Amino acid sequence: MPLYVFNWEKGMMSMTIRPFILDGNEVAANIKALVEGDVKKLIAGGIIPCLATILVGDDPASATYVRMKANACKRLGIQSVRIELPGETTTEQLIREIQQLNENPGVHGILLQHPVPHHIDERAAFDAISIEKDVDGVTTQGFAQNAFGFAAFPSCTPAAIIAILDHYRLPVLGKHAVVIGRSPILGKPVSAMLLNKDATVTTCHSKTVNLEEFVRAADIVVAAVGKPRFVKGDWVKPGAVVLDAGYNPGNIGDVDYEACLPHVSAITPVPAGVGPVTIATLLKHTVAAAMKAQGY
Ligand SMILES: Nc1nc2c(c(=O)[nH]1)N[C@@H](CN(C=O)c1ccc(C(=O)N[C@@H](CCC(=O)O)C(=O)O)cc1)CN2
Repeated sequence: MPLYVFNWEKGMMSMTIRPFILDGNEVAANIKALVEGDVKKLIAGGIIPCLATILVGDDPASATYVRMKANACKRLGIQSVRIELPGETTTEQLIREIQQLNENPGVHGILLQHPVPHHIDERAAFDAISIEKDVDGVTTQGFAQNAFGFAAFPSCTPAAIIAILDHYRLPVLGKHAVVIGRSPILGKPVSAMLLNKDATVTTCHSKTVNLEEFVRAADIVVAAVGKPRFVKGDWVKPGAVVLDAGYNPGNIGDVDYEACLPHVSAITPVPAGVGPVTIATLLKHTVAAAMKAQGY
C-alpha cells in the first residue's frame, strides 16, 4: 500500500511504503465471534464442546501454551480436560491415553502439545489421534487430506496464517510465497495450503543454498524456522507481505520486525500476530468437531 509523502530534504513528493500491521487479535476475535453461535447451539442441545489437551513433561513454555488454550476454551464456554503426564511416559503409555480419549464420546477434540520428550515417538502418538478428533491437524491422514484438498482439520498455525491473509483480503493467487521451514505441523502444511490457494510456493529449509535470495524474490514470506529474528530487513522485497509464525523464548518472532518494517507492505507482529489466531483456530475446530459429532 504505497503512500505519497512530502520529502523535505528533496523538496518534493516521494513514494514511501506504509506498512500495514496485521492484527492477530482482531482476526482471532472475529473467528471467536463466529464460533460463539455454534457453542450456544450445542449447549442448548445439552452438549458441551470439549477439548482434551495432553502435556508430557515439564517444559515451561509448553505448559504456558496449554494453559492459554484452556483459558481460551473457558472464555468461550468450551470444556477442557487437561492431562499432564510425567516426562518418563513411554510412547505406548501415551498412545493408550490417546486411545481412551478417542473412545470417550464426551471429548470432541484432542491436542497433544508439541514437543514431547525426545524418547517418545511423536509421529506415532500424533497418528494415534482419531481423524474426527484431530482438531490440531497433526495426523498424517489429516495432512494428506488437506494437501489433496479433501476435508480435514488443518494444522492450527498454518490455518491461522491463511485466516490472516483472508481476513485482510491479501491476494495469494499467482504470488510467489516463500516458506522458511518444513516442519510437519507448520512449514509443510502451510506450503501445501498456499499451493492450494494458487500461490507459487518455494519451501526453504536448513539445507537451502542462498536462502536470502529466495526470500528476496518473495511476494509473501512465511517465517516458520524457530530462530529468533532470523529474517533480516534487507532480505525482504519492497512491498512484500511477511507472516511471522515464530514463538521463540521472550515472545520473539522469527522475523527482525523493526528491520523489516520499512520494506514490507504488511506484516504480523509477535506477540499479537499469528499466535492468538492459532488458538482461536483450535477453538473453531473443536466446536466444528462437536457439531459434526452431533450430526449438524
Ligand atoms: N500440538 C501443538 N503444539 C504446538 C503448536 C500447535 O499448534 N500444536 N504450536 C506451538 C506453540 N503454540 C501452541 O501450542 C502457541 C504459541 C504461542 C501462541 C501465542 O498466542 N503467543 C502470544 C504470546 C504469548 C503470551 O502472551 O504469553 C502471541 O503471539 O501473541 C499461541 C500458540 C508449539 N507447539
